[in-house]
Amino acid sequence: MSSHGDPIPMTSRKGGPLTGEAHVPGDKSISHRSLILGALSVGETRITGLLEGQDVLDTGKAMRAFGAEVTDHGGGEWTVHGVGVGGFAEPDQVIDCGNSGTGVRLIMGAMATSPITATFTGDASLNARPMGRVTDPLALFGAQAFGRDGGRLPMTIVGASDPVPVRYTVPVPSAQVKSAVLLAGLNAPGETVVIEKEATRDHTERMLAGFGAELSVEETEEGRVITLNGQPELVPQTIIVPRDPSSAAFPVCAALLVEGSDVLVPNIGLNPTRAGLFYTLQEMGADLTFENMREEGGEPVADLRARFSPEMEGIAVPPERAASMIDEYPVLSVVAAFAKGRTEMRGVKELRVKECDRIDAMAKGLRAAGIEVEEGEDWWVVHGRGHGDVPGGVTVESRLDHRIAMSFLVMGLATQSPMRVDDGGPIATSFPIFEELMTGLGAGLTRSN
Ligand SMILES: O=C(O)C1=C[C@@H](OP(=O)(O)O)[C@@H](O)[C@H](O)C1
Ligand SMILES: C=C(OP(=O)(O)O)C(=O)O
Repeated sequence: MSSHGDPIPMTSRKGGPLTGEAHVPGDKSISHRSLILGALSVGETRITGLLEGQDVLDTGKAMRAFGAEVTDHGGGEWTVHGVGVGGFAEPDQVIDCGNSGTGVRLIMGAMATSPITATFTGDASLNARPMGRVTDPLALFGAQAFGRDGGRLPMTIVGASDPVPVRYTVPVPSAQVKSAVLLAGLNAPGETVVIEKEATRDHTERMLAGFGAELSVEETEEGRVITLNGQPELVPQTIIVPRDPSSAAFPVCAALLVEGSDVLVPNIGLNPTRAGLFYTLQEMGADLTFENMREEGGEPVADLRARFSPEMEGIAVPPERAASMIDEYPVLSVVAAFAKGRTEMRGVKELRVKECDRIDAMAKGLRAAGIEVEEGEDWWVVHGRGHGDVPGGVTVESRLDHRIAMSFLVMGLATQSPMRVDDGGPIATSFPIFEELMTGLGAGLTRSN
């Protein structure tokens, strides 16, 4: 069931080629951070191209509850009048972050070093996800957490009234944990140091520097060492949010799988901490090219061109690439089903604690659709059957997980029989125009009550 309304069953089926341009929405990670850092600045931040998915809208609502003025001017233009570092007010309502792990974890970090108390909740998916990974480091600053069932939402955070800076090595590869600690460090005096053994998406570091924080990043034998000087005055920014590579993954993969397709996905950020899927697809033999490579706002950007690729082969995805494509494994496993041979995905334990257990959800659906899948705690292998030979013809559960829903809908565009998902509602959390965009390319996607 979708927590945002009645379930929306959806069906996808084989049809003609996908052609044209796919203008995907703004980056989800950068959209959350734009609102939060805007709220922590003094003055007006202007944002163009904000993702208006439910996850980000919930973060905007939360920033209002903490005292910032967040205004939607229409067409992806937003402004945030911030209250400054340490300026958050105590909310007089429960903060509902909906389906968003990024939203709740970053906001907990941002409020944990102010002398205020806030209670957080979410939908059934978010309330089942682990929060101890964030509250453990926040306790070192002096914040207290009172959660359900050993660290789940609903949870109350009592912010530290006299925060101390911390030095923290992130125990799991997680940009959300790293970001929560850095955001908490903003209102602690002195230097907060965060060490990550594996590099994860670096938007928080880049954006904090852009907003005027004093921050350094050093590559050492211990890993990436990020040092932040506390209590800066953040300076409001004008932000143009780049388009989301994680959303681009869906039209790109669909074009590779559907006979005769040729799709251009313009203006996609290829930050190396995000672009792992595209290199993996190229290694599998996909006809995927980066056109018009350029730099925008200090980040590499390209137009992605994806064409039907019937001869792809399975590969062993390098585990050290996992963080740079963590949200893309579900749709990669779909591509792998249509490639020849084994696609091995290792070092991906984090997939088990996303909106659902993504290895379990994909493995069950793929098996039902005629694909052999092996799995262990932190790995899985998909045995591809090659183009034209994937049966499909089943209904799968999307488990309140947008990426599971979109992945199986992409799959159904190339299976012998249609694929149906029980609820496409969660897609609106990250890619509200998915249905319109895909049908605009020619995809056979319908709501199927
Ligand atoms: O920091 C972020 O914006 C995100 C980090 C990742 O989560 P983890 O930090 O849990 O790996 C990713 O899965 C999520 O979609 C967005
Ligand atoms: C894991 C995801 O998001 P979040 O953790 O923010 O819920 C995702 O978008 O795939």
